[in-house]
Amino acid sequence: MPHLTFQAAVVLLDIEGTIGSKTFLTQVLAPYARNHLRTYIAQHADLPAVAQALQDTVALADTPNVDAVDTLLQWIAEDRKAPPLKKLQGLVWQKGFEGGDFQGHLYADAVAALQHWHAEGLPLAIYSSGSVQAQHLYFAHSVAGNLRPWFHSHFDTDSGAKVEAASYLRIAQALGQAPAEVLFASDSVAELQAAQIAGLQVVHVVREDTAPDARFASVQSFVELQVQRLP
Ligand SMILES: CSCCC(=O)C(=O)COP(=O)(O)O
Ligand SMILES: [Mg+2]
Repeated sequence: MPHLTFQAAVVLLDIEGTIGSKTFLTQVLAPYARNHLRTYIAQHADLPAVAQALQDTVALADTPNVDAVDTLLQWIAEDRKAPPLKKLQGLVWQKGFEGGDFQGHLYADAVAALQHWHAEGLPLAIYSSGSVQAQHLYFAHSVAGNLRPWFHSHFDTDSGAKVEAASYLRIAQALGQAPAEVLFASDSVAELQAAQIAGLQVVHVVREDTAPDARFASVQSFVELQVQRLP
C-alpha cells in the first residue's frame, strides 16, 4: 500500500540502485566492459566519439602519461562515473545488449510503477551517469522487454554532474517544468541534496544495499510511492 504521496508533472529517475540493481552494473556490465574495452578501442579508434572520449580521458586522468586504456580500466575497477568512460562503456555494451548476452536489470516493483505511471500519462524521464546511448540500450533490452516507449526524455552528465544543483535546473528547463513540479527518485543522498537545492521534490529509494538517511522521505520499493499527475 502506498504511504508516500507526491504531486508532480514529471518523474525523473536514477537507474543504478533505484530502478535497477547496483550488482547488475558491478557484476555484469563492468566486467563485460573490462573484457572488451581494449579490443573495441583498437577496432574503432577512428570513430569521432571514441577519439573524443580518449582525449577527454587523458585530460581527466589523475596520473599523466599513463596509457588512456589503462586509465579507463582503472576507472572501471573503481566504478568511477567519469563521463568519457561512461560514453565508451555504452558503445562497448551495444554488442552485448543487442546480442542477448545480458538484459538491463529492473526491479519488479519499478517496472510495475513505471507501467502504471506511463499508462496514467505521467511523463517519465531518466537522469543517469550512464550515457543516453547506454540508457537507450538498457531499456530497449531490459528484463521486462522493450520499455523505451515509456520514457519521455533521457539525460546524462552532458547536463552536468549529478551532484550539482545546476544540472537539475537545466533538466527542469529542458523538460519545460518548474523545478518544484519534478519529482526526482534516487538511491544517492548527494544527488538528492543537489536536486533539492535546485527546488525539485525528492524521494530516497532505499534498496537492500543502500543506507537509510533520515533527512529524506524514503521508500524501500515503488509499491510504497504514489504520484498524482499535475496538469
Ligand atoms: C544506463 S547505463 C548502466 C548504468 C551505468 O552505467 C551507471 O553508471 C548508472 O549510474 P546511475 O547514475 O544511474 O546511478
Ligand atoms: Mg544511482
